[in-house]
Amino acid sequence: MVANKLLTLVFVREPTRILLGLKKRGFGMGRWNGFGGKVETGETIIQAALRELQEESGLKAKNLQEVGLLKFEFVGDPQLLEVHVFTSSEYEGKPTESSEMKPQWYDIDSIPFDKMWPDDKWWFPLLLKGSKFSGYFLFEGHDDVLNYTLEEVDSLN
Ligand SMILES: Nc1[nH]c(=O)nc2c1ncn2[C@H]1C[C@H](O)[C@@H](COP(=O)(O)OP(=O)(O)OP(=O)(O)O)O1
Ligand SMILES: [Mg+2]
Ligand SMILES: [Mg+2]
Repeated sequence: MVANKLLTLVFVREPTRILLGLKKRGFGMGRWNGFGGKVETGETIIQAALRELQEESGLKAKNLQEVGLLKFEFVGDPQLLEVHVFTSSEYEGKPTESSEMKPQWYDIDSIPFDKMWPDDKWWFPLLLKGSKFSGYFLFEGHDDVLNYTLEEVDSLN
């Protein structure tokens, strides 16, 4: 048994646009995504979500809501990634480039799915319409999804 690796992912959104960041280093480098990272020892998942958003974008989320739970398995790796996805429609601060992320607003009609993780095109529509969702994706390498499950849920617990 290998414990899941806990990660956070936060999307700041307004009625017609959403803030993405181009990841400049590390896991997922070169892809547009929300802001987030590893949950550290002694920290709750929500604390990690707030901290990672602030570190990577300069923003303070004011009404963080957990909207999704995504599990990722990679062929040949026993460790599952467990990504807790949040949105926040209210925030303080101005998006600021960090060593990890270059932030940019995207109109919700022009999300750059071809430059994002391949799973995003399946669950993003649920996030955008305000649903909660739960999914599992089996990857081979970082580009190919061999199979997946995805469902809308009433509650994440
Ligand atoms: N398949 C996938 N689809 C997706 O949309 N986001 C994914 C994903 N797999 C991982 N992520 C996200 C979760 C998390 O926000 C990020 C990975 O964490 P990071 O490498 O950014 O961790 P940290 O920000 O803690 O980095 P360090 O400070 O360098 O350790 O990528
Ligand atoms: Mg990160
Ligand atoms: Mg981190």
